[in-house]
Amino acid sequence: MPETIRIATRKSPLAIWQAEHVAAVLRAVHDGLGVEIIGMTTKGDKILDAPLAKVGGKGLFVKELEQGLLDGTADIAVHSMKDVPVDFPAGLHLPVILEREDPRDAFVSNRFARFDELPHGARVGTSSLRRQCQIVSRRPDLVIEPLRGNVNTRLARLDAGDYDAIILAAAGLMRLGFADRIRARISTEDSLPAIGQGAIGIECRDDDERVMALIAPLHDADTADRVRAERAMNERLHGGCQVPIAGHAELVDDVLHLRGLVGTTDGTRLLRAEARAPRSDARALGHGLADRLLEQGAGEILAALQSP
Ligand SMILES: NCc1[nH]cc(CCC(=O)O)c1CC(=O)O
Repeated sequence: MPETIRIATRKSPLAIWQAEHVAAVLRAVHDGLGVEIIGMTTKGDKILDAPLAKVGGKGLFVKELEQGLLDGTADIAVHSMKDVPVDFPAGLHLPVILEREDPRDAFVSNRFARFDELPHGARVGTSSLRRQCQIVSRRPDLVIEPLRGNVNTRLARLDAGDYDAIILAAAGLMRLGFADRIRARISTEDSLPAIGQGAIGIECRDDDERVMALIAPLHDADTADRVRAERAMNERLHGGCQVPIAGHAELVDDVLHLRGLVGTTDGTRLLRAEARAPRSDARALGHGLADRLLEQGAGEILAALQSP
């Protein structure tokens, strides 16, 4: 009987693209492998009228996929690493991370070519507290307005005239064939990316040797070490994905360089830290960086967000 693997994914166009990408690479490395894609709806996909920061809870975009793995409906789940909580349910793990796409945020507008061109009071669409705090710290005059929904929905709202500009991950736009909508890639100095941004991960049951062997060739060790350092920082900060935390690691000659940021949503306080360590110390690097942010008061900023 020919071997098969079943992939659980969300049904947004970006998630489907990512699942199909993994399917294509799996078929390319394993001759004759049967691959089936199973679309699932998550809580995060259903609640579209409220900012995610208010909906609360971690893993809004992954829980249903994980349930599918645990009950045997699917063999692997393909995720944007940005949306994956630090902790996994018992019985599951995430052994494979694919090579990272451009991790930067992108400036998208039909009227302006760059942030600096936005006039006083311009409306910028984003529901990311991380993007919001970095934007308003530089440009307190800009008006941040909520913008949720999948990438296609967000572009449609920009085109309808609801915003002067919107900010999206460059990776999602490129994957969906919207690279031409990117007016400028925002430097990581101006907008430190989200932890895991631009990387795709594959989760599976932690005792499933057959599946682990099938997906192992897709792993990119450089990306994985970078994302490990970033996620360790989040682990120590107890941050979910809906908090004003940014973290980004780069790798040069086997040395990881990690930068982290925690901010208030009004941009009046931005705490920053950076540190380097050999790639073998990725987790310790992330924990140490989080400790430096906590010493500066990150705990108080994050606690203030939690209270209603
Ligand atoms: N929060 C949704 C989400 N999750 C991953 C991406 C982009 C792709 C990636 O980072 O790999 C996006 C859209 C966006 O932020 O523009």
